[in-house]
Amino acid sequence: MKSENTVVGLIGEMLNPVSEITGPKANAGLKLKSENAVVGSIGEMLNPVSEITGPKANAGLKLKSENAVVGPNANGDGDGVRDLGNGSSVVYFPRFLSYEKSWEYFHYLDKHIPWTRPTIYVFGKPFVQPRDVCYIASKGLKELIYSGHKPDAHSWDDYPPLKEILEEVHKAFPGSHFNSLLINRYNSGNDYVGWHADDEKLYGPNPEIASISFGCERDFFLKTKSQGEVVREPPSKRAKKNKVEKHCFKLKHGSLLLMRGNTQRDWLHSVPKRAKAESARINLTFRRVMQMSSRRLLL
Ligand SMILES: O=C(O)CCC(=O)C(=O)O
Ligand SMILES: [Fe+2]
Repeated sequence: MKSENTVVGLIGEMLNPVSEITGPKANAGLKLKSENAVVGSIGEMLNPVSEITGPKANAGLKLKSENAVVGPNANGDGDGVRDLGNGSSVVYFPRFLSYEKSWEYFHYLDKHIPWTRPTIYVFGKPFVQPRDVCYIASKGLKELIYSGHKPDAHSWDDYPPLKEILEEVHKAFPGSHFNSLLINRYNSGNDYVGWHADDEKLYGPNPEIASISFGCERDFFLKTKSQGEVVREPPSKRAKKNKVEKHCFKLKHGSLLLMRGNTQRDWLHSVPKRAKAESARINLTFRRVMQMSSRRLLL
């Protein structure tokens, strides 16, 4: 996770990514200070969370999937869009997949995914990622490299349930074309992902990230990037940069959360440690790697 001028820790901790993807400025200005946390090495800060804004979604947004348990009648529990302002928004469906099916997926993934807990390098220092991970990607995509680590890209074909879930996500968001997936397993409340934005260049300028959760409910926080972190626009255009805004979602078993618009440009997200989270959680983040031609983005 980094942007052209900012290094905020890819996928929670990955700074220092690799030239092709990240460009030469990746290591500039490494310690970023926000009002509540020092974002920087590793993005592993367990920042105090305050002034979390409550749910105010409920835009009655309908999903198009036949199999997914979604839509305005599925529950009254915050379905819909949360507008973050300035072109950023989050769509949340607490019950995207049924309870039973979600446990089936959980157990399948827990058992069959070739989990790794790689050592990455932050400021040249080795650091073990604080959760298990796995990367799935369509063939022929640009490689994902972060913090001196290049995850093996596994094939969708080896994990039919993942293709099934991908299909549900595509049905839910017509026109979406996710082609890669980062899977996280948080074995306990000690596992976490620090503040970061999924803003690598290979995802294009306004990446949409679809996140599905199974198992233990965990808090998912969003906060605005503070001064110095959002640098692509003149001060007059930045969203209230001096006031850190926060949002929280309790990501339920079977839920879907989509980040879209300017969310990766203007906001950071995290899943902090939680002493009370005793069981495991598996999270899927679907992404689209843009295929670049010499002159234009291939869609
Ligand atoms: O576990 C989650 O809900 C978020 C994971 C995440 O942000 C990531 O993989 O980039
Ligand atoms: Fe992320």
